[in-house]
This record gives sequence, structure tokens and C-alpha cells, in this order.
Amino acid sequence: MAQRLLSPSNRSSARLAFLLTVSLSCTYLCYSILFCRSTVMTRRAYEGKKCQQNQNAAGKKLLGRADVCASLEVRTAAEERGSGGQRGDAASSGSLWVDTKLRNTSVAQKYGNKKLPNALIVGVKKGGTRAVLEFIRIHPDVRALGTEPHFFDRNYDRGLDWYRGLMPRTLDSQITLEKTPSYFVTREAPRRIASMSQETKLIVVVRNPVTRAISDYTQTLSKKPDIPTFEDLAFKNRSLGLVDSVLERHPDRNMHFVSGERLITDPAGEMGRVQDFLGLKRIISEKHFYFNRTKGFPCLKKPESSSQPRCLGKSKGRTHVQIEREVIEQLREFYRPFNIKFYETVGQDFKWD
Ligand SMILES: Nc1ncnc2c1ncn2[C@@H]1O[C@H](COP(=O)(O)OS(=O)(=O)O)[C@@H](OP(=O)(O)O)[C@H]1O
Repeated sequence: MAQRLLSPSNRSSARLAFLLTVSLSCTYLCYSILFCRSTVMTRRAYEGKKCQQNQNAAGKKLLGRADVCASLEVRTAAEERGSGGQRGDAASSGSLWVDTKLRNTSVAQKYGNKKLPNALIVGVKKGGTRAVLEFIRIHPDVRALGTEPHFFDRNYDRGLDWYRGLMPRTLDSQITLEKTPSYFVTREAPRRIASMSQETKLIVVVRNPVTRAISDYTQTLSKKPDIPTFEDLAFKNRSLGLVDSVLERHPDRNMHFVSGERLITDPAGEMGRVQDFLGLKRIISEKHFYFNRTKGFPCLKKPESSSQPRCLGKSKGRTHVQIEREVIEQLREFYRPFNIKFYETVGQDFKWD
């Protein structure tokens, strides 16, 4: 009816307008299909978004996607570290390594598995074991148990499943670590550790035995004020701890000695060697430490659990009880032959004399 009312020239104009509208619509549709998805949302971002959505989905569905999401996150973290390296160790600067650590930790907590530890800090008591644990756990590829599980000494009867259950969730690309200094003085520990795995890497933080003994005595005295005098207790240790028997069972390369003294004067240097030993990329460096004058020790600019600088607790770096000079001299003489034997055994001079 409308067509009949239009003049022939108007009718051809209307047809032209209709054709133009259709062709414009088709062009827009094709453009959207071809380009829109790749420009508005890159594949990575798209996958990431899908992961986020799936995290909210029901448990079973989420398990099915877990490996994809986890590997996506780890790949992204690794890429960031890689590109940081090109920018001159920028991986460890600013917020990048903190972001990577936080991301890896949260991904590990969601998608990781509980694994038996790949590495143990086995001693020595008062050597600086807590410092090594707190320093190494800021590495994005390390997951560490904060408390001491005492598995190879007090809790061995509970079995490996119990031990595994204590561990933090860890991704395949990360290593699991725990510290219990008393393993070093537990006769059965080397055999038990070797029977779990010959591959377990052992870290021993060593310290001048005279200072270590005074530190140990200071701590014990703070808990039990009526213990015998230092002199009565100090001259009883006649062994190299478990170094001999551990070395018998563990290949040399699976044991690393950290100098407790250098850990204080050059934490980045000592931690560099720890990272090498654990097969980790050197990420922890000078940039992660500052010297806290009040504490009198190096502290972390950004520890694992926080973005605020933090020093170790009050029980680390305590003022030692006063021991008579003469007793200290006697103790130095007492330890001298053991020190020499120790240097020979491990092939390193810790310069305690
Ligand atoms: N950065 C930093 N901050 C604080 N303290 C540090 C640090 N690095 C090493 N140390 C030394 O660590 C000593 C405590 O050793 P451990 O952690 O092995 O003690 S424990 O066996 O777990 O109780 C502790 O011994 P004391 O000084 O005798 O308290 C410290 O000397």
C-alpha cells in the first residue's frame, strides 16, 4: 500500500537506503566477529577470567579446571620473572617479586598439593635457622612450614602421612621446606631422613660453637632459671653433631652449610648460595634486606606474610649472659680441634679461631 503511494524515484531511494542499512549491518557484524574478541580481551586475560569464574563454581567443576588455572598463573609469574631479568634483575625489585610471591602463594594454597619436604634446615640450634627459613620463604618458588614439626625426632611414630599433612600446599614448580634444629642432635635422624628420600636436601646453619653455646645457655636460662652454671654444662659436647653420619648417608651435594656469622654480616651473599644449592633462581638479593640499628641485625624489607618491613622476634638476637673471659678462653681451646676436624670434613673454613 505504502509502496503504491510512493513515486518511482522515491521507491528507488528507499530501496537504496534499505540496501545500505543491510550492508552496514553485515560489515559491523563481520568486524565484531573478527577483531573484537582479540582486542577487547586477549586470550590470556580471557583464560584468567574463566579461571576466576570457575573458582566460584561448584567444587567438582573447579577441580577439573584447577590444573589449567594453576599453570596459567605460574606461567605468568615465570614470564614476569623472565622479563624482569632482562631489565637487570628487576624481578627482585619493587613490588614485582612481592606480587609474584603473593600470587604463587595464593595459587599454591588453592591448587597445590601437600608434599613431603624436598629440603630441611636440620640445625644447629641457635645457629640462625629461623633467619634462613624466614629469608628463603620470600622466594616465589618456596613454600615453608612456619612451625617446627619435630618429625624425625619426637613425632616419627606418627608416620609420613601425618608429616605430609602438616606441610603447606605446594605447586609442582615449588619446593617444600621445614626447619627443626634438633634433627642435628638426634641420632636416628640421618637414617630416618634417608629412608624418606636420599634426595632430600639438608641445610645446616653453623655458628662459632662458643657463641652458640652461650646463646643456647642464655635461652635455656630464660626458661629455667635454676639450671647448673654455664661452666658445668659447656664442656660436655664432644662430637661433630651428626655431620659424619649424615654425610655417610647423603651424597655431599645434598648438604649445604650456611655460616651463621656471614648470615648476619652478608645475608644476601649467604642466601644467594642457599638459592643455588636448592636449585632456585637467585631472586633474594641485597634489595630484600636492610640493617635495623635498633635490632642490630639485618631485617626483611617485605617478609612473606606482609608488605611491611619486619625483623625476627625478641628471642632472636638476645643479649647474652655474661660469661667470665677465662671460661670463654678455655672453651675456645676446647673446641679448637673439633673446629679443625669440622672444617676438614666439610671442606670449608668458617674462621672461628
Ligand atoms: N637477621 C637476624 N635477626 C635475628 N637473629 C639472627 C639473624 N640472623 C641470624 N640470627 C641469629 O639467629 C640466632 C637464633 O638462631 P635460631 O633461629 O637457629 O634459634 S633456634 O634454635 O631456632 O632457637 C640468634 O642468636 P642470639 O643472638 O644468640 O639470640 C641470632 O644471632
